[in-house]
Amino acid sequence: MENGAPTAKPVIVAIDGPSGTGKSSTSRAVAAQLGLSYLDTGAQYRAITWWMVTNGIDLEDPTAIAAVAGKPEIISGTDPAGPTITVDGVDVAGPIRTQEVTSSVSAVSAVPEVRTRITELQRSLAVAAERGIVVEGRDIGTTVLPDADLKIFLTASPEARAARRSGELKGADVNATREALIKRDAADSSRKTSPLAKAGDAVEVDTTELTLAQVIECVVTLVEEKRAGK
Ligand SMILES: Nc1ncnc2c1ncn2[C@@H]1O[C@H](COP(=O)(O)OP(=O)(O)O)[C@@H](O)[C@H]1O
Ligand SMILES: Nc1ccn([C@@H]2O[C@H](COP(=O)(O)OP(=O)(O)O)[C@@H](O)[C@H]2O)c(=O)n1
Repeated sequence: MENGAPTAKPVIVAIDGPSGTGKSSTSRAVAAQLGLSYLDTGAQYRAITWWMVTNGIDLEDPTAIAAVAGKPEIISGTDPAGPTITVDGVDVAGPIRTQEVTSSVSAVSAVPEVRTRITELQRSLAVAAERGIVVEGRDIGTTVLPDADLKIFLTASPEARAARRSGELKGADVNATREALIKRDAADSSRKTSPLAKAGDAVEVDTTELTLAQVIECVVTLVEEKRAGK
């Protein structure tokens, strides 16, 4: 060890939960505050879905999806100050947020060959993060990084989640947003391979009545307690 200074062990934080619970905003802010890397795994599933849609793959045919799951090269930049995502060198940060991708992503992400591929990418990024990483998604604590130092499962009422989402999609109808969100949660929770689920050792945080700042503070405190060995 140089100068005898202790080197902090990289810390791995897994944040899971359904749509609109605050995973992305919380994870990014916590990573920035603690000097860690940040990975939005939903963006990776959206990116592979975008590629399937763009290349005219039949999304109702899991065999067709599986056959090409290894084709697109997906690269995630993990700096919380400016996370990036490219597919075959194309910046897809905008296109992966379209309604078309959002409504197709659950079908693509349910295909085991897609999950194996994306899970490998996620694990290699976690290992490469020198100071540690905050990884957010649906199956991080249960499947991708089961040995994470800290696992958080965020929840919130469907009403709060729909209000947050329709606030983002300016002018979107809250009821339609709520129905679409419940449908996607159900698909993500009921798939056979690595469904959306709370790990047995995850800390559950209900964010319905909390501000984003309160959630961030809560998670930062939990990470610091872990690091201090409490
Ligand atoms: N506790 C909170 N209170 C109010 N708004 C929130 C809260 N957490 C997140 N938001 C807002 O809700 C929206 C969805 O948050 P996001 O982090 O994208 O959720 P997720 O990644 O779980 O889908 C964003 O506009 C975000 O600013
Ligand atoms: N670890 C993950 C992350 C996302 N996903 C899939 O990717 C979709 C989009 O994830 P997201 O995090 O961008 O979703 P939102 O936060 O926009 O609701 C989810 O609905 C899941 O189908 C997954 O299967 N596993």
